[in-house]
Amino acid sequence: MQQDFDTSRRLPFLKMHGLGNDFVIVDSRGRDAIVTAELARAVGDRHRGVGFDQLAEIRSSDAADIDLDFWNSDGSRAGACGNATRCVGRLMLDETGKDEITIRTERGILIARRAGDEVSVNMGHPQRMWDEVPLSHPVDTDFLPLEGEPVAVGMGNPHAVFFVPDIKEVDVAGWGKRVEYDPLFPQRTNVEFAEVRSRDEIRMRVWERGTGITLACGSGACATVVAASVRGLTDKKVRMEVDGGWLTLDWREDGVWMTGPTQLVFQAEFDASFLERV
Ligand SMILES: N[C@@H](CCC[C@H](N)C(=O)O)C(=O)O
Repeated sequence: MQQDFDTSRRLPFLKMHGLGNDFVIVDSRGRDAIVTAELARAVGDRHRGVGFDQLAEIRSSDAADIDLDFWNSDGSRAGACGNATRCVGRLMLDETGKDEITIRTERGILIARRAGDEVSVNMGHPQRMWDEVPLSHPVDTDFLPLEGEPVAVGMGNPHAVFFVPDIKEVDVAGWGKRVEYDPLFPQRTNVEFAEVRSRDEIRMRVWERGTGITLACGSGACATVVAASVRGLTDKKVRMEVDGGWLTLDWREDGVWMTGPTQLVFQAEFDASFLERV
C-alpha cells in the first residue's frame, strides 16, 4: 500500500470498514504526518469529502511495525480505535505475509493476528481507576452516579456502558449525546448500551464521541465485555452483536482480545482542488 505522493497534487487513501464502522486510511510512512484537524473534518464530511467514522494515519515506527493515529469526523483525536486497528492490521498482515504484527497507538503497542479470514487485536488492559478513564472526580467506576448507573471503562479512550433490559427501547442518539457531554467526563466519552442475552452473548449499540451513532465500535465492544464481566452478568468471553454484525471478545490475562471481519471498500485519491479547499 505504501506510495510516494506529492500532497500538493493528490492524496491517495483507502476506504475500509469493520462491521460497518467505516474508516479512511492514509499511509504516511516515509514522510511527515499530514493529517490535521481541518483535513480530518473536510474528508470526514459526507458531502464535502467522503465521510468516515474515523480517519487512521499510518506512520513509520521505530518501536513497532507501524505507528497509527486516529481522528474523529469532528476533527478531534481518538486515543484508540479497535476496528480501524483490525482493518490496518489486515493490510499489514497481507503486506508482510506475517501471521502477527505490532502497531503502536497512543494506547501503546498492540498486537494484530490472523484468525482465519478474520483479524484479532489485543486491545490491552482496561483502565478502571477514575482518573485513568478519565473522570472529573473520584467515584465508584462500577456504578457511576448518573441515571442508569453505567460502568466506566478506559480502553485508551473513555467509555460509559449502560445495561438495559431492551435495546430496542433505547434512544441511542438522545441519551448518548447527553452522556457524551456530561461534566463527569472531562474529555467527553463514548457511550454503549448493552442488552445481556446470556452469559456469553450481548447485543450492543453505540454512540461514539466525536462521531455519533455508528454501526460498531471495537474499543466500545471491549469496554462492554469488561463492564458485563465486572458486574457479574457474563463470562469473560462473549459473542457480541452490534448494528453491523458480530464480534468475539475475550478478556484474558494479557488484555482484551477482539476478533472480527474487515473489508476493503475502495481505493481512491483526493486531488489538488480538494486539498486546496481544506
Ligand atoms: N470506532 C472506534 C472507536 C472510536 C473512537 C472514539 N470515537 C473516541 O473518540 O474515542 C473503535 O472501533 O474502537
